Amino acid sequence: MTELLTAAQMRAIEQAAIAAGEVTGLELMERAGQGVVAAIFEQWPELDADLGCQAGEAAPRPQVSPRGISGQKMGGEASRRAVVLCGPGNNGGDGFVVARLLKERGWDVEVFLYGPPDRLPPDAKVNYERWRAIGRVIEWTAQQVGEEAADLFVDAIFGAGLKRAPACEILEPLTKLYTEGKTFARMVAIDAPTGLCMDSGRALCPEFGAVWSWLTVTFHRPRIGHFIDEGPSYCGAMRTVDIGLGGHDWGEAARQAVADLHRLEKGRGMGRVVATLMSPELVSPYLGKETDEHKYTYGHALVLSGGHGRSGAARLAARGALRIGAGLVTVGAPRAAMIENACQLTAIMLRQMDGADELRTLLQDSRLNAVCLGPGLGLDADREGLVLEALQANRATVLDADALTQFEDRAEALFEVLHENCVITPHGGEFARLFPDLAEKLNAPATTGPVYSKVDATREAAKRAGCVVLFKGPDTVIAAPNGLCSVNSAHYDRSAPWLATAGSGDVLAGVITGLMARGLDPMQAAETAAYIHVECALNFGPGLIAEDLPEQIPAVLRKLDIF
Ligand SMILES: NC(=O)C1=CN([C@@H]2O[C@H](COP(=O)(O)OP(=O)(O)OC[C@H]3O[C@@H](n4cnc5c(N)ncnc54)[C@H](OP(=O)(O)O)[C@@H]3O)[C@@H](O)[C@H]2O)[C@@H](O)CC1
Ligand SMILES: Nc1ncnc2c1ncn2[C@@H]1O[C@H](COP(=O)(O)OP(=O)(O)O)[C@@H](O)[C@H]1O
Ligand SMILES: [K+]
Repeated sequence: MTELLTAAQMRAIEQAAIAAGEVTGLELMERAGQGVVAAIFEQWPELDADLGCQAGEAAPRPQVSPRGISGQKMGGEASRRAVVLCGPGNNGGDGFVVARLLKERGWDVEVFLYGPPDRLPPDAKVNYERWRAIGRVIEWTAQQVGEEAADLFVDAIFGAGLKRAPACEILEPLTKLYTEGKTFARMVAIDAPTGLCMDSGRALCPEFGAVWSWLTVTFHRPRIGHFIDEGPSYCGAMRTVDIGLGGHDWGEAARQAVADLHRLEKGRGMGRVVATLMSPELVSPYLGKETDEHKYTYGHALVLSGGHGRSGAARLAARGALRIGAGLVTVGAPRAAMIENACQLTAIMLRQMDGADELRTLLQDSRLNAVCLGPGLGLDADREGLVLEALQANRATVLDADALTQFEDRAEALFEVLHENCVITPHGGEFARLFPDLAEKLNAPATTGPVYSKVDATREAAKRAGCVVLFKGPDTVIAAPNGLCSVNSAHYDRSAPWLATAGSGDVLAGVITGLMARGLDPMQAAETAAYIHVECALNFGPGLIAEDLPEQIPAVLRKLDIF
């Protein structure tokens, strides 16, 4: 399980480890630098050849072709050049360690420092001096930095200590290098790309954003900002390096520091965390079926269909519910949509259901234990009555799409009737309709950190709505009213852009409904469904359309070892 930390939590953990006398800041910095170098060579094995030089003896400088550094010969006898860009804090300190370690491997290393050396914090200062014993440090000028060329650029300017937008003189030359293709070869960010708020994944500089990196190496645990919003785009690839803080109980100090900041998350890792990253271990283990059970053991889901010509979304949801293992699934359709539904449903049952009164009658059957409303439902005046009726019936309920849009400008009326056995699944637009103030905060330009994040917004929304909120996107955030929160990332090695296709959200709503029909609690159903949804897309790959998603569920369940 991976906890996603805030920058403040990470600092608290480091400080507690240092205060406990288990490790010094200097040792952590050395391990961080070593970890970055190891990660560089893992990412780009072609760079990993000892050039046989002694420290202080530079390898020959590479010839930069007009095509840029990427045109140069690599490996074998070629020399390598790194440009290490250091900032005024401990992130810069990590940079000096990396510079020294690369030089010891025979690299030609140029180091720039932003800020005066005498203001460096103590550990960074020690590593500055260690570097100075073997190499020079060039004072930062935008012009000189913007003219560099290298096999490898190292961004050690700002990390966890970034509080405000970096000055143009920092980001402008890096943007220039990027647009000229010089950092296309390799740009590695230490801890975070400079300019990125690690709590929110938002870039603080309105003009230049943050540093576009190909690899970001962070320490101990990833931060929330590495996985949400713009974070993954700026980070490139992510590696998390163990610097010896894990596996230890850093005692009361760390626990207290972290506890002061955030809530207790029962049974999930150490102390209080803000969010967990969805991973196979967090998928519900209760998805298999037992030999001696029958279909009613696995619940009966009801999916409400829209009217004539608008029933496809409900069928997608129903198919998702059935494939994830609900014992029975019924589509409830208005008279006008009966024929089109009847022509296209087989294992899924169909009931005519016109209006709220008929829904009430239908729900007198207590075996119908989960309801899904919204996909293709429409926005006609009587639809609101259906939503309210379903909520009053107190079933496990998933509201998506039109069932949410219906309450635009009157969200309070919805929040009054939502209960703790509900999940709402807004995309960005629907979220803004229900929580306009939170969306405004989330989308407001930000130049000082820590910035209000999608995690903050989703947690606040869940509290306000009184139910689980699954806020969709490539960085789906799921939060419960009690503060539990997870991020289901479709980034990095789980990148699944094919999910941006009409109807994929309908399938997701159906899978959540199916899982709730099977008895999962709303949070676990939402988390499990979001994870499986992305796995289905990854399994299918390019060309995916929504109909393909439910058909991938069996293969995904097998991969998850669920029988
Ligand atoms: N602690 C540990 O044990 C370990 C820490 N590690 C490493 O330390 C990093 C955190 O170090 P850090 O806290 O010193 O913060 P860092 O990101 O270097 O920046 C702070 C400096 O930048 C300045 N500054 C900020 N924003 C600015 C702006 N916009 N424009 C201009 N200046 C700005 C700020 O100045 P101030 O705001 O105080 O004026 C301050 O001088 C972390 O990311 C990891 O890499 C690892 O070695 C593992 C062990
Ligand atoms: N670029 C993307 N990468 C990964 N997942 C995505 C991406 N874009 C959208 N999704 C996912 O696809 C689904 C789209 O849902 P939604 O916007 O409701 O579409 P629809 O209403 O057409 O079903 C959501 O689960 C969302 O998280
Ligand atoms: K950095």
